[in-house]
Amino acid sequence: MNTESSANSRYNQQRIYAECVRMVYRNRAYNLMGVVLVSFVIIIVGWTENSRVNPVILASLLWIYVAQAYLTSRKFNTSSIANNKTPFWGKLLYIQLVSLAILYNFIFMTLAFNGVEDALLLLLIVTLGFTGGTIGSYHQMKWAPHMYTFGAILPQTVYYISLQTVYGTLITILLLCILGFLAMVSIQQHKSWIRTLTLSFELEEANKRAKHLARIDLLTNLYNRRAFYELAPKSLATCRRYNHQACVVMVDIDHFKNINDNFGHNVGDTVLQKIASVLQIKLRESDIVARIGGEEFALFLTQTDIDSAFIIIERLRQQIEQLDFSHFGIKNAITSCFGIASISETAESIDDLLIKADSALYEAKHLGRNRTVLYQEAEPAS
Ligand SMILES: Nc1nc2c(ncn2[C@@H]2O[C@H](COP(=O)(O)OP(=O)(O)OP(=O)(O)O)[C@@H](O)[C@H]2O)c(=O)[nH]1
Repeated sequence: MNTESSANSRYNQQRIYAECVRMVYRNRAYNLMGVVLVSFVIIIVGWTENSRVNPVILASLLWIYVAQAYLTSRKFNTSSIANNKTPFWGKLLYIQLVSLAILYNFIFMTLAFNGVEDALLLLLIVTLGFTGGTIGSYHQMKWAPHMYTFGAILPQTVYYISLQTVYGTLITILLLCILGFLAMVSIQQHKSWIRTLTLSFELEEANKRAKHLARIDLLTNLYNRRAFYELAPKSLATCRRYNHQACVVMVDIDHFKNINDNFGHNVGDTVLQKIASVLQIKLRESDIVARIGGEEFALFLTQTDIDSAFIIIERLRQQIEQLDFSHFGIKNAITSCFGIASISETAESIDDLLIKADSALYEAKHLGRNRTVLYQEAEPAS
């Protein structure tokens, strides 16, 4: 695996983990409603069976749990998941789940030892119900359901084994079997969730790559014609809205056919790449640089008036002329022509501007090549 792909998979793993934690926090609302429900069961059972401990005090322990869980969920939802604190939130959730399970054990065992006969049966029901619930809503995080189960089962197992009765042993075995089965279900659900998530991330990235490739000229890495026609109208509209100047430039390499014919297509390709990189590097990021035909390039220069455009383009033309291709056997300088058209008051389209820039380019060719020509509107006939 090369460095880039291992960095990508690390990035994806972090993204997957962050998404899992996010889903679990989002699902927690249902779990908290269940906790509130159990707290009322505790009050009703405690009262009707004359518990020696005030059941409201026991129920209020669950309300405190719900309040802190609600507040941490709220805090989580308002803090940025991308701030590298995801592992902290994941661990916090594990701690909360173990605490909830132990709290249930504590509350129901307290009731059981204080006159509520059915409290242990209720504890079993709550343990199984909540284990199922955590698998349903928390399986996105591998250990979350197991954390809850572990916290719930440990005190009960210790209690039933300490009874040293057949009943106690049977209950323990049954509990362990059911929870073991639920743990296996949870592992399967977690695996299939991760598979789905991974596939959806891969699909998203493949889509992004495909979109990128559809807009890029593979030889020069510049935008292609399609991308130019997609981006330039947007830039044009922005310039018009803010009353900015802008220019469209057509570029054509002089006698390029001769380079191909005399030195081969591969050399021709390298010349195109070198010229493309001069255009790309020397212009601003906000400008659009595209290869729109074989040896033709189109530029959209934002916030640039025609005089500045002329200076910038002349500099480019000279830099292209100075490129050294002697190691390919090309002795003479490779030159190029530029036609510049500036946006005007009229609502002309990118096509109109390209036609104007192209006619200036044609003029440059006509005047002997290796030059820059500005498009001039024809004088109206008097
Ligand atoms: N190496 C290479 N050549 C290309 C590519 N695309 C187009 N060409 C060549 O570019 C040449 C363009 O030639 P012409 O349109 O006659 O223009 P020119 O020779 O540059 O002459 P002027 O523009 O009049 O100065 C043709 O020979 C095409 O085969 C490409 O991707 N790679």
